[in-house]
Amino acid sequence: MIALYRLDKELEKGMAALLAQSGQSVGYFYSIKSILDQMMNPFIVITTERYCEELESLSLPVVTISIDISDAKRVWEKQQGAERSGQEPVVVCATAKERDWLKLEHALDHTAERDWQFWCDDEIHANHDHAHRVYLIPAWEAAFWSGALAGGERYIIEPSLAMLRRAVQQAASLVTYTKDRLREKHLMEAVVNSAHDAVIAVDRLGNITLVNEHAKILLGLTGEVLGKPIADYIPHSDMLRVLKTGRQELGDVATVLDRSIVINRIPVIVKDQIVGAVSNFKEISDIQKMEMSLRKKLHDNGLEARYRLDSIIGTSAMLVETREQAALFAKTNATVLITGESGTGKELFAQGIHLESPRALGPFLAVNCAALPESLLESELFGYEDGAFTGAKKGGKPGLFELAHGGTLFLDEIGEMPLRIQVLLLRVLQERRVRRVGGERIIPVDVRIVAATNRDLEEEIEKEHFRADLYYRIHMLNLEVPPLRDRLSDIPLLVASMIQEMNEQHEQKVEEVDEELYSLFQAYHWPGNVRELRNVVERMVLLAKGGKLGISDAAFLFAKKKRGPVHSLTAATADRFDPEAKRIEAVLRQVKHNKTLAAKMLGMDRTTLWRKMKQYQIE
Ligand SMILES: Nc1ncnc2c1ncn2[C@@H]1O[C@H](COP(=O)(O)OP(=O)(O)OP(=O)(O)O)[C@@H](O)[C@H]1O
Repeated sequence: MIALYRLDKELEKGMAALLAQSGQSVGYFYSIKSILDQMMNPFIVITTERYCEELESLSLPVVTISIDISDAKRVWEKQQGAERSGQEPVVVCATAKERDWLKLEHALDHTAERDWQFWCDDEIHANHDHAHRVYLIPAWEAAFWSGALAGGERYIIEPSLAMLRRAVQQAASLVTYTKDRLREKHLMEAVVNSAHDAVIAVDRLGNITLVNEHAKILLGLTGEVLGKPIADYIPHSDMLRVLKTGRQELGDVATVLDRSIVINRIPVIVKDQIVGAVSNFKEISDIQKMEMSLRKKLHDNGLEARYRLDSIIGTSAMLVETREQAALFAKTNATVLITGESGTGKELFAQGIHLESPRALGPFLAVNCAALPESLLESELFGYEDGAFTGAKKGGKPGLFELAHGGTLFLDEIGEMPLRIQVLLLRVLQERRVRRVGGERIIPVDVRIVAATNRDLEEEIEKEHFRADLYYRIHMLNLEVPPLRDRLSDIPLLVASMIQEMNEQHEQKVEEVDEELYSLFQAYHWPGNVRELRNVVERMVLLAKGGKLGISDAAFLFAKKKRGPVHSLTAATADRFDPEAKRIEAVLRQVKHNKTLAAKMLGMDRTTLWRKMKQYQIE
């Protein structure tokens, strides 16, 4: 809107007509209050020189209507012929500024008569002799001076059409300019508000020029803060120092409203002048969360911990005890060494410990130390810098220690780790920092190590395959996962859950299990532990007929056994489920394998016992 402010009626009418013609919307205002009540954006004011000053406090764009010297000359020359009085005129000006400006225009005009006077309020009031003087008065000032200049000869300077047009044009281009600025401002606000960082900016005097919602929340700012001194809200604000020094301050840490935040302060310098400063800041907890998710994403082979301790199946006393111990270990930050035969579920326990620990929200990464050649394992664990070796990825690559920062790194099959890497690992565990391969930087890491092995590490130390110092470092908490043959009572639950999983995976419908199958399974010694059981169940589900698993479906298990080494008392063949076989086994166990005694108790001679043991594959 273009606001006409305190114009005299004639001038107001003329301006309104011209503005309407140029398609501008017009409003009429006679007090600052009415402007404040109705101000909108854009808002351009047209007024005369006298009222300019009172609008200054509103910081609005103002177009001023003022006479120019040629308007005055035109009036004077028109009067001169008829009424020449021998006196030079006094041009009445609204303000000292207008007076000085007109004086200058007059001085620059070589054709002008020299003795013209230019008076504003001061001169007019200081001079009491108004009679016999000739006054040239702008039309819109005439009413104002009607009393004070009584006695003098007065000629009115009418505004020229060119001057009015100029004012309209100026106001119209200010409307366009303001609209463009507004658009930019809205865009800027949208950008700044969409930033994840809190942003606040000040001008060179330390007044707030921009602030986003994030910053308002973090700093606890309410109400309109734009234009207000930052020191009103943040006493001793460091932004004021940046305005003085012109030096940026990055990564400063401070506590604001009980929150730890990281702050960057940057001076805004235009043509070597400090014109303001911008500060962006963030809660440290946000940075940590982002860092964690970034580290997770960066690791393309990332492994999410899925198994909670309570989802590890089993109700046997041994498993329950192992689970409880794992839960206890999880609460500490110490390195845990999980031992146990292959396939017992060591990795599940590692995941469970992570998820039960205070690091549960952090990453869980795993590496199998036996699966990678030495140099690859080294760069996988510690990362490498750009150009560390031929084929190294540009920009380098963070290692698992960096990626697992704030979380857990599972080192599976640690017993297979080459001795040289063991030295490096020990150093990381002691110093809690890593140096990438080919790099100089020392990177602090906060990683909990859970290691696993199915080897007897003490034996490995004796054979000098494993470092004793590393062993003592990782052995602080030892979780022994029992083999399946020591917790045979877990088999029915495990089988039920595996059948369900395999049914879904292979779109099968196995719903029943022959009780005898459980007895068969419980008689087997499971050298491959739960992994082997899983494979057996999977194969049976795939080949199942009629939705039921029976003892005959497990025939392949015995066939397989015949090829492999046979485990002592529990060697499995279909025959072994013959009641006689069971009886022989039980007696042999009872007499601690004294075959003469066993034969006696069974009522057969030693040769028959020997033959039957062979038949039933009993050792
Ligand atoms: N208690 C359990 N409940 C459910 N599934 C289990 C359980 N224990 C082991 N498994 C399953 O058995 C398989 C082997 O487990 P895992 O890989 O954790 O064993 P491991 O001891 O780490 O073996 P390795 O020493 O060979 O690395 C996995 O498929 C796992 O899901």
